Amino acid sequence: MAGGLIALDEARDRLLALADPRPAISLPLVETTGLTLAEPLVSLRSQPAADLSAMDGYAVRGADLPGPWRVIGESAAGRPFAGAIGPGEAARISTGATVPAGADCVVVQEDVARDGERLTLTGDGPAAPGAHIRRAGHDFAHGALLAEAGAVIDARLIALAAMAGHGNLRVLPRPRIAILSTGDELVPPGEALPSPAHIPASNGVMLASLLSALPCDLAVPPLLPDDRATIAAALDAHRQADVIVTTGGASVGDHDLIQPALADCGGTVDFWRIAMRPGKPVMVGRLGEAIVLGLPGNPVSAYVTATLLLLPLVRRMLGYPSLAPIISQAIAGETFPANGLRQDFVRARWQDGRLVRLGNQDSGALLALHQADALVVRPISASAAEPGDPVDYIALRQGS
Ligand SMILES: Nc1nc2c(c(=O)[nH]1)N[C@H]1C(S)=C(S)[C@@H](COP(=O)(O)OP(=O)(O)OC[C@H]3O[C@@H](n4cnc5c(N)ncnc54)[C@H](O)[C@@H]3O)O[C@H]1N2
Ligand code: MOO
Repeated sequence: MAGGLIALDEARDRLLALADPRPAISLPLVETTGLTLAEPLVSLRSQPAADLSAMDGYAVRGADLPGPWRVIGESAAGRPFAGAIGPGEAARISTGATVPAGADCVVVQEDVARDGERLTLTGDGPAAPGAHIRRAGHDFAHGALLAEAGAVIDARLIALAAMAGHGNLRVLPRPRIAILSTGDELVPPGEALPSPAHIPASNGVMLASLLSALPCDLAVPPLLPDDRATIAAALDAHRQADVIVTTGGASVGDHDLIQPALADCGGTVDFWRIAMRPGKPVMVGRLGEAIVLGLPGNPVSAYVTATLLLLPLVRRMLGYPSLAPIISQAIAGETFPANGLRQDFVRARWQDGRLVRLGNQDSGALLALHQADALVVRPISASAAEPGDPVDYIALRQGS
């Protein structure tokens, strides 16, 4: 605890501990990208199931080199040659076609000349018996363990599963996430603002964009007014979600209604207020099975807390191995002042390979947030970091 606030690490641990294991489901391969395997992936077949040619050419017996041969048939992909290759015989063969019985190597077509049934060697021919043949089971055998439970499914794993005989995979389901934005001042992005007291609602689209990097099902109902009963009804309507994220109304003002509304519909608060800047008024609670994550309304606070808390929570629900953002080290390019009792996430940019602060550190300043390459992480009660000192940071841009 620091000044009645809980430390971010503890807050994240408590939040992640609320994520109960969810039952696995079976989904068609094309719907599994980004999900994780709920059970080990075991091969239902050997690949390939027979010796196949790796080249277009002729299947022959190595003992018969350097030819000539008599072409007695063809083996095409999916349509194997029914007979066997005897001494002095060859079969036309295409890439991916089954090597006929009796043959033990393939001569590529660039190395031979064909005149009717007669085939003669014009080039080097195969280097050795077995040349240009993919042996049965050379990729994987029937019953082989191909991937462990928990593996994150990507295009490569989907291809492997398909080749191993699977049409569906057992996975942890996509988390269902509801995003509720509250505030009388809010107007949907792009719509006319009735007065200077109104602002475009940026948090909902920001959160949807952040979450689009992960497989989840989003529900984004219309903007909610600062009305306790309306907010309670909206929370209640989404109690089937895995996570209900709210923005705004998390603080102490007369119109900060998330906690009272949550209580009205039978929810409970697990903790409120974290020793971090921006993002202090974060609230975490439950509504039935749903986890309720109340983020501050200030747009930068909402972004930083979503990055540090919401994304790790969704990653935990998905069964990902790594949860928290990666903290790296860089060199300070200017003085970062001594810090107080809240862990500080300073918007910073690269300058000559070092990190410097952006001028506008207000928790509503979206231009400075856009310009930031990194969040410099300043620990609670840290003394000043002088130019040349190491500082921790979280990269906000790819490659930075
Ligand atoms: N007396 C105190 N006042 C405040 C405290 C405090 O401890 N004592 N904490 C401050 C801090 S820190 C923050 S952060 C904010 C958080 O307030 P709320 O979560 O209650 O958010 P609102 O008051 O509803 O809004 C804050 C700010 O953000 C704008 N906003 C809200 N929603 C959106 C949205 N969807 N898109 C864009 N912008 C949004 C809103 O208009 C306000 O300007 O409280 C401080 N106050
Ligand atoms: O700590 Mo509040 O999150 O902006 O400024």
